[in-house]
Amino acid sequence: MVVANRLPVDLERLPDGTTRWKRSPGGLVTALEPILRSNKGAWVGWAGVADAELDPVVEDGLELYPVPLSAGEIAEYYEGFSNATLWPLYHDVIVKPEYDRQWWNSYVQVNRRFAEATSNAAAEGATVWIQDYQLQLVPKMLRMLRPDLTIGFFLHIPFPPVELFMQLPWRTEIVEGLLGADLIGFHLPGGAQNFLYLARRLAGQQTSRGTVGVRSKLGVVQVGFRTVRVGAFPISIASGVLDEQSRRKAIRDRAKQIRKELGNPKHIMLGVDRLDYTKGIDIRLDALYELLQEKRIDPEDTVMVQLATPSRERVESYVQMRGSIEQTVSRINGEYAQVGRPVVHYIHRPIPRDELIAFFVAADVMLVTPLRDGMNLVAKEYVACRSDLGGALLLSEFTGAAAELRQAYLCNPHDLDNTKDAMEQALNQTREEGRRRMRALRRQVLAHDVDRWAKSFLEALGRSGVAGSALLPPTDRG
Ligand SMILES: O=P(O)(O)OC[C@H]1O[C@H](O[C@H]2O[C@H](CO)[C@@H](O)[C@H](O)[C@H]2O)[C@H](O)[C@@H](O)[C@@H]1O
Ligand SMILES: Cc1cn([C@@H]2O[C@H](COP(=O)(O)OP(=O)(O)O)[C@@H](O)[C@H]2O)c(=O)[nH]c1=O
Repeated sequence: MVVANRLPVDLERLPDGTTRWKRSPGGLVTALEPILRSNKGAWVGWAGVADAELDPVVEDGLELYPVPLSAGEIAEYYEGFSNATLWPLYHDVIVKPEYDRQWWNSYVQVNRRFAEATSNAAAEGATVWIQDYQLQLVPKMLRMLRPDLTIGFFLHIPFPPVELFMQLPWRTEIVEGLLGADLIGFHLPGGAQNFLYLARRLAGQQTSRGTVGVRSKLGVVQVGFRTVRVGAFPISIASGVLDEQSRRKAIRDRAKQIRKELGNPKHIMLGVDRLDYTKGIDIRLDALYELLQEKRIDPEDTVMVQLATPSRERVESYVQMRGSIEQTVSRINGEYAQVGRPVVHYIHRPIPRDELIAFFVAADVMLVTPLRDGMNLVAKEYVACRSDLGGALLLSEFTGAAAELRQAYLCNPHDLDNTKDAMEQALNQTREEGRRRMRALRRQVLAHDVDRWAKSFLEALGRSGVAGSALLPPTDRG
């Protein structure tokens, strides 16, 4: 059973009063939906709209258990504590986190509702996999309700270093909430190490002190008689499926048509993101603007396409960022476009899956420039779609993906000159260099797919669960 803030589908209320389900945004759903589907699992989560009291439903073969949120809870728990407190705090405080006591109360209340809904739905002895920063109190709450369950938790965003985490007024409650799980997973070893340190310092628990590996050398925290394991499990995509889809004739034809619609330029650069300030969309636009000013990019032969899904549109920092990005797009086009030939094509709405794949196939340079990102599945999706060994990936060092995709054109998005140089190199790579890099990237992405991610986490959870618990070896005690 998966428990996540969002169900894999959002309920859409249509103007004629009817409703339908549509895919919900973000990489968490991209990764988990195919796994749960093939395992015939159940999913507990919110339907994406206010005050929807829905019965459990089977949608396209998936068993869904909707958890209702009121309009006030969406404002306080989701937009407030989850996305204006925890999200910026865990993403290097790119914007200032807000600490509001009422938001915290709402976070506790909603986490309790998720724990109760899961407790009611889970079969005796079931394995429950709780997802992400919105639900960090659920492991402890659920364990108190249902000690028979094996409980895993996975964090999809970075886990911050102690210097930042200590800002949080409810830091001890969060660490203790997570320690209700049998296994706590992070994308990278660094997040796991940060957590182990905080479990010692804030919760006063004994922990292992050795270095955590990738899918190996798990850390341990001793909580009374229970042993909690802590590990790094970098998430991935259904790369084989995507590889196959991207080879289809219909997709190849659409990719050619996209090039044509863009005026058959020499270079197409592509960005695909939720419209989020962590993603560095402003940085890639600034880099493009300066390269145009310095005549290092020719507006006659280069276009950039930015596909931006609307996200968290009522959170103030998102409103501000959207305004500033749209201003920069206008400035670039105002100075460098010709009639009927913009330099930047900006689309602010969700893009259907097949269309997205065709864009990946069409793009010469994929721009992935976050200031901080837990993983970034888009980078892996681009690579999976390039069986032709064409294209180049510009990738921020501050993404989880950069730990695995070392043959990308890596850049530091905090350093505009460095980002510009990397963008220019990617645009001007030789065919041989591009093929060499893409071949190595594809080897990594195709070998480490989402099934491997889920299997490695669930196998470790199986060993750590109610039956798998053991006391810490004395040598590992803190
Ligand atoms: O549910 P929303 O508020 O609309 O946000 C969408 C999702 O965004 C985040 O995704 C993260 O998970 C990806 C998969 O592990 C990862 O690649 C990416 O780096 C993360 O940002 C968020 O963590 C999810 O909870 C949201 O559903
Ligand atoms: C813009 C856009 C994106 N997608 C898909 O969404 C996810 C995004 O995952 P990622 O890990 O890169 O980042 P976040 O989880 O959003 O923080 C990826 O699978 C994209 O293909 C989409 O389906 N449609 C869109 O318009």
